[in-house]
Amino acid sequence: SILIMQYILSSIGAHGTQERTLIAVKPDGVQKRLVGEIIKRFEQRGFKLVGMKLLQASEELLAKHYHDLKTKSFYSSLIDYMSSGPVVAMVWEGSNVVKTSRAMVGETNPLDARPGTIRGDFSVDICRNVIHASDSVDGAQREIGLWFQSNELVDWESCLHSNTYQ
Ligand SMILES: Nc1ncnc2c1ncn2[C@@H]1O[C@H](COP(=O)(O)OP(=O)(O)OP(=O)(O)O)[C@@H](O)[C@H]1O
Ligand SMILES: Nc1nc2c(ncn2[C@@H]2O[C@H](COP(=O)(O)OP(=O)(O)O)[C@@H](O)[C@H]2O)c(=O)[nH]1
Ligand SMILES: [Mg+2]
Repeated sequence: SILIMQYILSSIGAHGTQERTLIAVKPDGVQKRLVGEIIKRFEQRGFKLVGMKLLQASEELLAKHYHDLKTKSFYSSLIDYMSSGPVVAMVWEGSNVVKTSRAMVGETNPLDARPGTIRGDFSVDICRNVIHASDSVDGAQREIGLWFQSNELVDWESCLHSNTYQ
């Protein structure tokens, strides 16, 4: 019955039921030319890209984004790091995309991140850990609202109109 439900929802094009997450390639990831590799991993996993831009993040945006870390000792170095160069911000959509992308990204400290994860394959330093991924569905909604205007997000459907690519 879950399958029937999914079929009905997909056939009426119920985009609102699909989870979305904010992924950002951090300045070190852009420097290391990892943007294509990261996009490739999310595409191959079957997620759908619905928003993307390259930008130099303002301190104001980063302060909102990392609001929860304001009292941490590393906060100012984190803001310096995140504003040290351009970031590629993306919104990816799909079933369980928030949790799955955290698994694809790996542990915060790259030394704890398993090989096969993005951090585990491309970083060794927690201060240069390549990528950001929202850590909850609510957090993702908040972060997407900070980084994107709603008219920058594109709803599109594969022409086969099925779960072929999911
Ligand atoms: N102990 C630390 N020393 C230095 N930098 C850290 C440390 N902990 C976290 N950071 C930096 O701050 C970021 C935010 O920490 P957080 O705990 O939110 O990790 P995360 O959720 O894995 O990362 P992100 O929010 O960027 O996806 C980390 O990605 C990392 O760049
Ligand atoms: N220097 C430093 N940076 C940290 C530390 N913890 C987190 N960060 C950075 O802050 C980012 C955001 O932290 P958090 O949201 O907790 O982890 P994430 O979601 O895995 O990125 C991390 O990705 C790191 O870049 C820390 O202990 N020291
Ligand atoms: Mg985090």
